[in-house]
Amino acid sequence: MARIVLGPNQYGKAEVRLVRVDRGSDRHTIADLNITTQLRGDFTACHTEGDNGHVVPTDTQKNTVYAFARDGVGAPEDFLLRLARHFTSAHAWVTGAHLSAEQYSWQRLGDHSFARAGRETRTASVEVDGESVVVTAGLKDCTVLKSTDSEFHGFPRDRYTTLPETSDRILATNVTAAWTYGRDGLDYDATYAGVRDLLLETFAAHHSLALQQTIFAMGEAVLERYDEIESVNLACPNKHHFLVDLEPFGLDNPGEVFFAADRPYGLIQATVLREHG
Ligand SMILES: O=c1[nH]c(=O)c2[nH]c(=O)[nH]c2[nH]1
Repeated sequence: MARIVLGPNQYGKAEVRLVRVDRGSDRHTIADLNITTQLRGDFTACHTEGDNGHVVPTDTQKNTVYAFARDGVGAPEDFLLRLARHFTSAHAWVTGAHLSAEQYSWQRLGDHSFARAGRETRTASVEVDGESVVVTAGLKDCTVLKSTDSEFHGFPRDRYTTLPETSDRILATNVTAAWTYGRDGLDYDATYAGVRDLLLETFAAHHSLALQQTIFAMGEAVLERYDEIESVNLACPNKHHFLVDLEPFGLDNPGEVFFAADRPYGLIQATVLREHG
C-alpha cells in the first residue's frame, strides 16, 4: 500500500484588518488594509505528530503585522515585502511565504475626516520561495459599463442556441486584474495608479466585438506601456443587460430599457503576457 504523506501546505492569519493613522502633521493620512499571511516551509512534524516546534503561531504573525505598521505602511507591496523578508529570515525552516493585501481607499473630507471611496479595491501580493520573490499588484470590484460600442456576433449556433446576434449592446463588468512585476525597486503607488487608469481608459475607448477581445486589449495596453510588468491576469464577469420587450405595452424599445441580470453571468478570464525567446 502506498505511504500516506503530507502534501503542499501553508498557514497563517487571514484578513488582519489594519488601519494606520499618520499623524505627522495636523493633516492626517490613513492606510486601511486587510492582510493575509501564509507561511510555507517544514511543518511536517506539526501535521503528523502535533509537534509545534516549528509553528510560528498565527497570533504572532498577526502581531507582527501590527508591530511593523508602527514604522509606517507605505505601498502595500513594500509592506508585504518587509513582512516576507522578516518571516523567511527569522526562522530557518520558514522557506517561503505568500502574503496578500487588500487596500481600501478613503477620500479626504478635511484634515482628519474621510469618506470611503468605493470605485475599486487595490490588491497586492508577495510570493517568496527561497531566493525567488514575485510581486503582484492589482485591483478588484471595479464595476464599469459602456452603453454602446459593444457587439457580439459570429458565434456558432446549434440546437441549444437562442442568443440573438447583436451589433449594439451594453457591456458591463466587474474588473479583477492582477499584474506581475518583472523587477523590484519600483514606485508601486505610482505604477498602480497608472495601470488602473490605463485599464479603464482602454475599456472605455475599445470598440468591443467580445468581452474576450476587450480583456486582451486592456492587458496588451498595460504591457505595451509598462516594460516592468511581465503579465496581466484579468477576470471579468459579463454582467448581462437584456433589452426588455415593451411591445405588450404598445411601446417600442430602441435600446433604452434593460433588465440588469445578476446571475448567471459569463465569466471571462485571460492572462496576457510577453513571449520570451
Ligand atoms: O462577449 C461575450 N463573450 C462571450 O463568450 C459570450 N457568450 C455569450 O452568451 N455572450 C457573450 N459575450
